[in-house]
Amino acid sequence: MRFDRLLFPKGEVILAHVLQCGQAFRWVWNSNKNYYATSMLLNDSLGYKIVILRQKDESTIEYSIYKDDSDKSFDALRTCLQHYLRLDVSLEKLLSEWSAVDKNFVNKCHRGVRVLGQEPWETLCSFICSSNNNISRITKMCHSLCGEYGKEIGNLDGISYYSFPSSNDIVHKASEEHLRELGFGYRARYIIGAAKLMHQDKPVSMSDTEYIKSWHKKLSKPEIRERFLAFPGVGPKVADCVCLMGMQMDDVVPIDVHMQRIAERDYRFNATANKAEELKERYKALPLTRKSMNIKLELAREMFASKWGPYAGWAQGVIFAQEINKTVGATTEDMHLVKRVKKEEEKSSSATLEVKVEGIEYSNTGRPMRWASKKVNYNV
Ligand SMILES: Nc1nc2[nH]c(O)nc2c(=O)[nH]1
Repeated sequence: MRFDRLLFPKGEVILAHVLQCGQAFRWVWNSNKNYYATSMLLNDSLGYKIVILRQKDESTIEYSIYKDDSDKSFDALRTCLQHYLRLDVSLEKLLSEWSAVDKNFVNKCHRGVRVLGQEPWETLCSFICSSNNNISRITKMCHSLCGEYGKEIGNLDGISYYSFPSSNDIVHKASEEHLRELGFGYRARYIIGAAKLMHQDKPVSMSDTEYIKSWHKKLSKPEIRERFLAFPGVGPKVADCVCLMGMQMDDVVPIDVHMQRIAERDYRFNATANKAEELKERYKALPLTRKSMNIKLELAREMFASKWGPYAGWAQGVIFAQEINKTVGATTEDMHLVKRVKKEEEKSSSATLEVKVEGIEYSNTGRPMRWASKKVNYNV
């Protein structure tokens, strides 16, 4: 099997950190063979392939394609990975810039966590699933979407890999009832609604991702955010995650109750109510933004954005990854949706799910230290 190498400055990418920090939900870790695999769309002519990644050392990743050793596919994958891992951005440089203005970044180890450049349609669906949820269950939902409505790409080491379903696939193959049977709960309605809206808005000649990316040409950043807010199941936090990870809007800082807690605890941030009118005035032309806005969270968002600058979303990613390390399987709460969904959550029965978490543990320098295997209980 052919493996090519991606080289980068030491510590820029640590797969165990970046693929398991609640941004991407379809990577499968093979603990026996020490690799990550997923299906990835290389380009329109090559389609989806099973892609394998393994970390060789702190400055090298090896990549391969299942059952395809052609130069054409390897060239396409290299281009995809450079974009996916955003290798154009120097994390080291950003960390030193943030350290200069923010003592929370000083003398701390934040290696290898970067914002991924993901497909916007997949990011939108994944983060609709993420509301009020934990990483393990979001992962399960994303795999279910692919397994039920995507196309099978192949089977590697006993695991089948599928394409991520398009809005067309979901509209024609899925139903709210079936999604509920698969464990999506109230999110079933949102996924169906989002697929319908996308399918109806998008020109037939364009893929979901091409269509969403085309917004960059005609809309401002706040208008793009407003477009995402029109999808069912999307509040400000989810919209911001999609803008950041699916649209490369690097300055966008997703805020939820966890980030709000960090703002108060580590930044002594205290929102002042008298800014409410000013914010409402600013978003006059963006009715969904205005309606869904939580003033306290919006002010925290602004505080972080002005402190961290043009890559503020990346700084949030580092802080967020650290926070979920403290609480494995953190939930995402989108305040806008919480009240609406609480009632439905109450209706569904509660149970405890035991999940075995496996992976390499990394030392402070990013070196793989030992195998980790622990059982974690989630309340579901
Ligand atoms: N970098 C971030 N990743 C996330 N995952 C998730 O569910 N929420 C976030 C987030 O706010 N930032």
